[in-house]
Amino acid sequence: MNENIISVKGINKTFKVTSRSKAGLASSIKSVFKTKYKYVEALKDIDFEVKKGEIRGLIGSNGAGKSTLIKTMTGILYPTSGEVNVMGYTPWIDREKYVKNIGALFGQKTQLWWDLPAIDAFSLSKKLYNIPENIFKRNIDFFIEILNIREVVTKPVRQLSLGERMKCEFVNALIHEPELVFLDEPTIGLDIISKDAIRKFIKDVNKEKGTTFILTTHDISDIEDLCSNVTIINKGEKVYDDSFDNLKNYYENKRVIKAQLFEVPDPKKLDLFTVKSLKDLSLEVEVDLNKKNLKEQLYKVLDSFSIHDINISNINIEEVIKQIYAS
Ligand SMILES: Nc1ncnc2c1ncn2[C@@H]1O[C@H](COP(=O)(O)OP(=O)(O)OP(=O)(O)O)[C@@H](O)[C@H]1O
Repeated sequence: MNENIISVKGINKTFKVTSRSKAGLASSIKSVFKTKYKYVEALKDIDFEVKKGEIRGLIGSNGAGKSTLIKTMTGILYPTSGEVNVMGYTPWIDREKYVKNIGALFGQKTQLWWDLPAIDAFSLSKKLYNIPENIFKRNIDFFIEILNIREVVTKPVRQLSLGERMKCEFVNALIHEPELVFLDEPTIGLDIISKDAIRKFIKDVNKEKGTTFILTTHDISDIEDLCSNVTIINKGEKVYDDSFDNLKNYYENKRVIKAQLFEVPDPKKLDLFTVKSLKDLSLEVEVDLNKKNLKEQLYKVLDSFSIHDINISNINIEEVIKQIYAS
């Protein structure tokens, strides 16, 4: 019970890339004769475990290494060192057998045929994956029903809205009933109604079929809605790997006192507080409710500085994640 479906141990991935010190034609010509290289460490000693039936969030800023990690787990790339075991397979070695057991959806790319209706692409997948007729029909009916796309699947893909196309992309990625599905930014560019529909769909499939999902996104509300556990990567390193609730606890007990000052504050007075920022006479003081009393801190701020405006706010989750990225 609750066994790991993914077990990644100590993987590193280093890319060798050409490096040019200067821009311009002369530098381009020079680089043809004398190529210089540099190394980009995209993943540094990453351990990553996912249990069967989880919906795991994988987040990080641009260039953090998320896609590189997904690519090693789907077998598109192999790591420089370390081990990857997904459902008993080493993805880049057992690729042919392995890919039949996974699904992948990349929000920025389409897997469908632009001029054909999506239903034709599903039929092609049926042949590709040798899906028996009865299972194919059952799955198509199930997906069409819960995504409400009976008419949508018969129109050429180029005529579909982004939200309608994404729903079809999901069907295509799941039609062969993979145990594990990688979703790379599945809600990118969608309006809130389509986002909700897609999130509900992921939850339904996870519940009904026990499918495991790995989800990368820049939209934290996707994570909040879907994932009990979240892994954060920053500059190739894993910096957080725990429950979303623990991440929430961190910010739920913090408040920020924002004060607009009349004059530059005395540095000695600033030392009395946990100052988050001070810019253009705008001061932000963080209060940890587990350690300090908010009312006392508020009076102390009012006493210490000359203030013409003040308010108290919560720290939002984006802010916490930004702090983790920056640390
Ligand atoms: N094929 C490649 N060759 C060289 N460098 C690469 C290659 N793929 C990724 N990188 C580098 O590895 C680092 C991690 O990139 P990756 O695409 O994994 O980040 P990411 O977290 O998915 O970012 P984003 O959110 O912007 O998609 C970056 O510095 C990137 O430039």
